[in-house]
Amino acid sequence: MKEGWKSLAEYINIALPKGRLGEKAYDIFESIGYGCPSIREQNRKLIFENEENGVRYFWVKPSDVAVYVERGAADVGIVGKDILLEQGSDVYELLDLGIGKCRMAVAGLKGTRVHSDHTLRVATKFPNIAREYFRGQSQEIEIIKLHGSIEIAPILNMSDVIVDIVETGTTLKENNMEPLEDIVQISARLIANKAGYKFKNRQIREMCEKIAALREGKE
Ligand SMILES: Nc1ncnc2c1ncn2[C@@H]1O[C@H](COP(=O)(O)OP(=O)(O)OP(=O)(O)O)[C@@H](O)[C@H]1O
Ligand SMILES: O=P(O)(O)OC[C@H]1O[C@H](OP(=O)(O)OP(=O)(O)O)[C@H](O)[C@@H]1O
Repeated sequence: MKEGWKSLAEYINIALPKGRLGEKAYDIFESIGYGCPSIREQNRKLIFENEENGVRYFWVKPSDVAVYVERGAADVGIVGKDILLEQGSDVYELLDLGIGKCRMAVAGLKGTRVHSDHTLRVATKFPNIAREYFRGQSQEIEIIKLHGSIEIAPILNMSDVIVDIVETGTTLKENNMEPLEDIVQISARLIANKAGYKFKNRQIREMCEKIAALREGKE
């Protein structure tokens, strides 16, 4: 093996979320020396590796990142806190990366009252977060599970409110809705498989330290 090149067992396997977080997530790894130039090519490949840097990247759906990491198919991954809360993933949360910042909120058509004696119909992609929140408020709810375009539900009177991500508030505003109650602040996290963190402790800690230093340099 060439000097400095890694054996397969030493590879760090990284699950990256496709979509809005993906590029920013990869940029972080590239900035700290874990680049894999072929990943920038526009193609349909899902696995990229750089033998020299000892890294292998997988592009997966954002909501699947924690599954790959929990099962050890990936050693580390980048995932929104919303997904971790919703899935209750059994992984180590190593760093808040300060990207993908938004909040989880209850929202509805302007003037909607959240609390009443009636069962509140809640449309959401995040049933566990919604249930937990309204349990804490002693508000009876019925969950309507959707996978996107959640804001439509109250407009069509299919739900009374939604529980969804709000960033700029534009989607709510343009659909005549408003945030009613904030539930939790969200940002992207670096997570690690629990066993992998033990076996590849030196490499993963080194990676964390470099990311933390990068973040400090930017603040
Ligand atoms: N409008 C937003 N602004 C900032 N961050 C967001 C926003 N929407 C989602 N996020 C964050 O980015 C992560 C990925 O969101 P994205 O929209 O790319 O995936 P998705 O389509 O929800 O995922 P999936 O296809 O797996 O359901 C979310 O888990 C959340 O943490
Ligand atoms: O406050 P804003 O800046 O408008 O962002 C919030 C919107 O972003 C997300 O939707 P996404 O674009 O992921 O589409 P989706 O409907 O498929 O979830 C989220 O579900 C909101 O609809």
